[in-house]
Amino acid sequence: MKIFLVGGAVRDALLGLPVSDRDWVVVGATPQRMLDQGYVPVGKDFPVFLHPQTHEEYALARTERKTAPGYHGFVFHTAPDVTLEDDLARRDITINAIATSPYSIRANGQFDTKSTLIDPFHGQQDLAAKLFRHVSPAFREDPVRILRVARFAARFADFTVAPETLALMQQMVTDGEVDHLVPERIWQELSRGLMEATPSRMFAVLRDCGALARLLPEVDRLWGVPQRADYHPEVDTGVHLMMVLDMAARLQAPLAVRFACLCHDLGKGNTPADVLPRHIGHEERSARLLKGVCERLRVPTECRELADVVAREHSNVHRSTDFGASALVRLLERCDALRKPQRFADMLLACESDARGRLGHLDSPYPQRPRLLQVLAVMQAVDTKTIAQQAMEMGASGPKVGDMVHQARVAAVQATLPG
Ligand SMILES: Nc1ccn([C@@H]2O[C@H](COP(=O)(O)OP(=O)(O)OP(=O)(O)O)[C@@H](O)[C@H]2O)c(=O)n1
Ligand SMILES: [Mg+2]
Repeated sequence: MKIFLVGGAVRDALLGLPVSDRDWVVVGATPQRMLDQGYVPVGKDFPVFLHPQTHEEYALARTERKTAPGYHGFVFHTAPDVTLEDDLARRDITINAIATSPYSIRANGQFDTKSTLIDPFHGQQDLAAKLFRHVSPAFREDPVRILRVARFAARFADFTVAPETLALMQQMVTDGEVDHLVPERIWQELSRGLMEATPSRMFAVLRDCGALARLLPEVDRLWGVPQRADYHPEVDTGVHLMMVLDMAARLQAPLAVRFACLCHDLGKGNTPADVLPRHIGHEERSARLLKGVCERLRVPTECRELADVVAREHSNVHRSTDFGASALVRLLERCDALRKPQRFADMLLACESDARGRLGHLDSPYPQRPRLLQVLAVMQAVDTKTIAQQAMEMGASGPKVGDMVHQARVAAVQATLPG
């Protein structure tokens, strides 16, 4: 039985990047031998085990045969006679199909020697040429790989998809392969890609192969939709969206913010033609389309709720520079900022990404963010308890009490505004 390091750890070490998780492949073993040595099986039918001490993943060398479209239709063939080369041949892309002996990587991630690399599909050449190239026709067996290639493009932004791999991905999309993916797998890859340094690259690849139109038609539709050049020098809504996502990444925004950015302008995709390039009421339409996306992909609640408030209120946040005290307080009340201050802060980060994700504005200031945080602090400092108590002593009813609290907040904010 022989053990090799494979996949991301080898790739990242060759790129001089820190190695985080390590995947291992085991050749010449049986499930029983793994169990005998104390390895813990991951699933019932999956030939993957966890090391008893390190808990790293050890997969038996395997070949896969597809039985049905989509992610579920797998059977594994794993046997002691499956070679390392057999196993590497069924992996996704060449830069992920390089193996090495476990002793060739030092603790600091550097290679001792390159002579121990096993690279039958020339992954090192593709690393040097910065190419994502599929290893073999077996790429087809798992349509999630289309999303993986797109996600790797978001991480390694200077890499491109090899023409023959793009053609294969296009063919898979045409054959309906991405239509059978389960929502959890789509969301897992999309959310990871959103968290990479250049999320726009993921969408560029998905668009190029036609997968975006199948997975997120609401987003795909935004290319070719014009916006007012005075607000949006880049004009095209799809181009704007990509700039917003990369700005969110530059601002190191968390996932919920990046997802909110992705969905904030969906409503511009169905603006009536006679209204263009203006987008009156797109905020409401974005919120409605967002609901459909979230149900389809089973987007987690935190992401969904932030995206909803950002879709509805981003234009108001941009305009808030012209707001008086009353309009400011109403904006923050609509955003539920007092009860959800962190979500409100996240919302402002999404709005800043939106404002600066425009041609010529990448380094523009966004004073709305600090100002509205300041307004929130002023509102938080209002002693609502005492006001409510006094109101009730005066015999005021529920709605009237709420009104007096609101008025006290407006007065407090008013006092901080320049004369
Ligand atoms: N659909 C998939 C998933 C994984 N793999 C193979 O399994 C390895 C490990 O998978 P994973 O940990 O998901 O990806 P990494 O390449 O290690 O990337 P990351 O840095 O994101 O962990 C990959 O390198 C690839 O060889 C594959 O061929 N097809
Ligand atoms: Mg990995």
